[in-house]
Amino acid sequence: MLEVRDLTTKYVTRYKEDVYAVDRVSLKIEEGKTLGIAGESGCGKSTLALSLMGYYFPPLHYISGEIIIDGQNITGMKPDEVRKSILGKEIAYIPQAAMNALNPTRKVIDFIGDVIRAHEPSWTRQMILDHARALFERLGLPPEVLYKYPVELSGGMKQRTVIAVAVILTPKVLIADEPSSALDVTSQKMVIKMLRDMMESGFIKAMIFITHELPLLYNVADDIMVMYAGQIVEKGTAKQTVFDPLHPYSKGLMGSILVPESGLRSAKLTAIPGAPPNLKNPPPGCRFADRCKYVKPECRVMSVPLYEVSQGRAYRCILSEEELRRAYNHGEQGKSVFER
Ligand SMILES: Nc1ncnc2c1ncn2[C@@H]1O[C@H](COP(=O)(O)OP(=O)(O)OP(=O)(O)O)[C@@H](O)[C@H]1O
Repeated sequence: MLEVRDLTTKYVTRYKEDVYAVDRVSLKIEEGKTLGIAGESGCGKSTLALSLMGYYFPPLHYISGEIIIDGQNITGMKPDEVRKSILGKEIAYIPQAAMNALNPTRKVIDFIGDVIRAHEPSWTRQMILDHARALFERLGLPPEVLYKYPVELSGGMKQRTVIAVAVILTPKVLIADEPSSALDVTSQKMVIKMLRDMMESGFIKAMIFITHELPLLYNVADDIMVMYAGQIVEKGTAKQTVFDPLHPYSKGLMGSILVPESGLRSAKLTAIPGAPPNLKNPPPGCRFADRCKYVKPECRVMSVPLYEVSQGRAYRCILSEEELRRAYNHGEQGKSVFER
């Protein structure tokens, strides 16, 4: 449904500095699957989302790579063409904190009208209304919401409404960027249920779910990709990435959260010391080297490729699977992996 090959993009700041936020990222999502993207703040998750929609506006610039949505190669399409024929129809994006960005002086139906008219200028108000009502019904939202102002909606309902507006043109792929992070637990569950229902009913064909909340990702995603400093450092099934991480950063990330799953309950909570590198001038070798307990001199000089262990399972480290597993077992018996 979605394939991205070696995508590299950068920001150019107003001081003409390059920020390499997405570096040679490849991914593939089959129909019916949800890909989770995890990683700490600033690792490039949102930039990847923007980049893979092919919608480039300064300061974001395309450098290289290919984007194929449902067999259609959109690489090199002009932004206007992408906006008209791809965004909302083939792929839709729910940006972070979108629910707080709604214009408070307009009703929900007006937002929907804007989206539809951008693609179907000939639609009448009645046609828009009928379409919106039918969609709200299908998504389990009360149609009265269409006539409400954002301020009249609870946080959870506002976010579900934002999702409904994003999918009003029934896109094939949906990218949800931290869709439930700012919500209370009950609203969070309802938002997740709505996204899941859309996937299960085939309304959406594939989803990318971005969050730094790993336990949530484990429950939502089929596969998980871990990003660090603009690069993929690990990918695999949700189970592999959470329960058997290979890359030292993924291992640290999994160790720094509380997961109420058996087997992880007794694990020691750890933190990853240090900070990610500056993406204006990333180091030539492994980007995680400065924070890695297992760093070797060669890690700092040689660029480390993503090593494919098996179909769909890969990690970016010069240590072998056996070496890493041995190191982790040793670490867990004594000190936690990232304790210095
Ligand atoms: N408009 C911009 N101009 C220059 N650099 C930017 C711009 N937006 C983001 N960046 C930089 O690009 C890198 C990736 O940022 P991005 O927002 O994609 O990370 P993220 O993983 O989504 O973080 P968060 O979870 O906090 O949203 C960061 O180093 C960030 O500082």
